[in-house]
Amino acid sequence: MAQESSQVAPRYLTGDKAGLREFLDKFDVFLFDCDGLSPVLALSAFPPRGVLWSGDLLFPGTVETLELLRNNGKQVVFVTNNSTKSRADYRKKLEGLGIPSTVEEIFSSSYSSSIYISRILQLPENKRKVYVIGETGIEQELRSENVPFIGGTDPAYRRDVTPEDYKKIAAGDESLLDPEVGVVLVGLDFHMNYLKIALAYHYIKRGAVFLATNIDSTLPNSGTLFPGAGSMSAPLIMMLNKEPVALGKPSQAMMDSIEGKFKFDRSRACMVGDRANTDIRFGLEGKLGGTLGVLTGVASKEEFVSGDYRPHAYLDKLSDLLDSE
Ligand SMILES: O=C(O)[C@H](O)[C@H](O)COP(=O)(O)O
Ligand SMILES: [Mg+2]
Repeated sequence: MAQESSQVAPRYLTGDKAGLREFLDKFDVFLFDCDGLSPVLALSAFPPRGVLWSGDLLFPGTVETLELLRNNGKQVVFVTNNSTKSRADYRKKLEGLGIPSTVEEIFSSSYSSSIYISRILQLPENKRKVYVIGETGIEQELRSENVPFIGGTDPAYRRDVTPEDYKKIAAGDESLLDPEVGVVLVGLDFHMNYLKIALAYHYIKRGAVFLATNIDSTLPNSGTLFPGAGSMSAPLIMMLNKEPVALGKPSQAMMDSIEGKFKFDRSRACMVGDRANTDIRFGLEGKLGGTLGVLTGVASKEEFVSGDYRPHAYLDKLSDLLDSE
């Protein structure tokens, strides 16, 4: 909600050594958004987008900035809405980019959704299966919580709808509609199709809980935007006239689990991100002491300065924090 936003103009900290120092001193914990996907042409016509990296391109100064924070005793947590990866995948990615991290420091929307399903939802014994729209990250995290699932990357769902399918779905045929499905979980799916939407719709109509890993409308890639996870649940929202419970930023269910795990003082924590309506909103509605926007990602300066979700401060790029030294 816009009224949750900081109505004060955010402080521009690039090049402001004293301001940077003062800002950093206020916090013990930094929650970092990370992503930005493959900048195929990043160095030419399309600028890379992200916070720490864009695709396989690590932004200069990222490692040093994280090191600076750690050397000053700050706890670092990586919080990503990208459900296509698991925490283990993310750790590998961070390691590959030269960023030291542990799986424990990573919070992904795939993980957040899995713990919500296994530890919060009270599903009847015969309705414990999850129908997944999404990629391997979700599957890995569901497995780690021992949650049974169908769909996901199963090639059987990557096909056109046949005339028989319509009849079988209408008749509730168990070869297409598994009676044990009690949850539909929708994340970013690079193989989205009509069959997957139809099955998800019918599971929810039959009583399954409607969940989304996250509701980002778009996904940054190659310096521009592509359909995001929210665009996967959009057709279902339209069909059902019903919103899913979303488990990624800005959902406070995710903030509560992060706080539960790291036991931090919210007033001494700062969310760093590039998107106003997920990252910054997440920090504002979570009543964190600070939010820091970076201009290397989705949001423009105008959005940070006068949009609905304004960070407390913003920088041209993350590594500007190095000027605090
Ligand atoms: O559509 C999506 O899933 C998101 O755009 C994307 O994955 C965001 O990831 P984040 O910036 O939170 O790391
Ligand atoms: Mg981002």
